[in-house]
Amino acid sequence: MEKIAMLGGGSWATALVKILSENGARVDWWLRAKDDVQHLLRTRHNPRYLSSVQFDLNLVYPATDLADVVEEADWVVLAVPAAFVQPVLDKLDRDALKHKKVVSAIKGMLPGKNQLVTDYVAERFRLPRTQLGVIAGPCHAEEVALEKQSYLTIGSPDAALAHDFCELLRNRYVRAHPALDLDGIEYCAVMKNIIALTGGIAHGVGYGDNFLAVLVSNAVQEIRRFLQAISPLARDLSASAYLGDLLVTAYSQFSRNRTFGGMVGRGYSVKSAQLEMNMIAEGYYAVKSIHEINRKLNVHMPITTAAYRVLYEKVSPQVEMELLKEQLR
Ligand SMILES: NC(=O)C1=CN([C@@H]2O[C@H](COP(=O)(O)OP(=O)(O)OC[C@H]3O[C@@H](n4cnc5c(N)ncnc54)[C@H](O)[C@@H]3O)[C@@H](O)[C@H]2O)C=CC1
Ligand SMILES: O=C(CO)COP(=O)(O)O
Repeated sequence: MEKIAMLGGGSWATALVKILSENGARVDWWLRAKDDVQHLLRTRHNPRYLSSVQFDLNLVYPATDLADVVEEADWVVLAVPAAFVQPVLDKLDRDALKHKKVVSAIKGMLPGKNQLVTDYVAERFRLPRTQLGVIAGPCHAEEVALEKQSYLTIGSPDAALAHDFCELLRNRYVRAHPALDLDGIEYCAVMKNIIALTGGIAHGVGYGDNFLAVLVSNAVQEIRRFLQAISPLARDLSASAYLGDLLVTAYSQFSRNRTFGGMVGRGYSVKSAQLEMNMIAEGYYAVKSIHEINRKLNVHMPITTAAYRVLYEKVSPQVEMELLKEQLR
């Protein structure tokens, strides 16, 4: 039996525990809050996220001791928001992940460091990239809870790792495919949040579907330019790990980033929009990271720049969308 350590108590971790455990894997599940672990052990439900999902406690072992959770695992899946990766993983010994395969389900970068999660893990735990992977693709946790047909892509430079993790995920409603482009997939997962957030701002200000379609088309070009500058490779951005994820995040009712942007567009301050949502919109932090990385690369990125100016320079969303509309084709 495969042994998986899941790190994170949010919606995506909860959805992944459902998929993996229902396929017969043992999942040691690290959650921060003792109360949530107690609740899970008592009722078999996560009290905070996807609380309709019931877990089989013969396969799912919720706990708060991180080192214990990781110790016996073959696979470690990271599913805390990017801002908490460093504080959480720094609690582990540098050799704790030595012989393990580490898969990041996170669609964000380490704020402050402006580093991809897999780059940070490789550096901190001295792991070769062939021990690393990412879970990508258009897939909202809420639809996993409802068992709606979904597609995931596992990116890793090690084809066998990607293939094996796909096997752990595949079920009646989840299809999973391997891919080799770890960096491109991870960067794209970060950037699509920025685009969805900006789409939300535009919608909040009063722009409609016509504008959003143009914004998303221009976003594909913006993402392509950035990826070519930071990680040049012939890649097909129309694949679902890239374009599919951009589309679902820009259009879905479940998108945290789109919802957050919508609130900002309607006049909420960043703080009040964050407080109103019980969930994390990674795009807010990603805007700053990508904008700062791009100071060196100098790629033409009008959408990211517009989002940066609204979120970090307090330019009015109306004014910024007026400027952005002149730059889209
Ligand atoms: N929700 C989804 O459908 C999907 C989410 N993701 C990604 O998964 C990652 C996790 O996001 P979600 O599960 O959506 O989170 P969420 O927004 O549902 O929940 C917030 C999470 O943050 C955790 N948290 C809050 N303060 C913390 C702290 N100080 N230390 C550690 N954890 C803390 C909470 O325990 C909870 O797990 C993100 O990078 C997100 O982009 C990726 C694909 C789908
Ligand atoms: O990445 C996601 C779906 O594929 C989740 O996006 P949101 O964080 O905007 O909800």
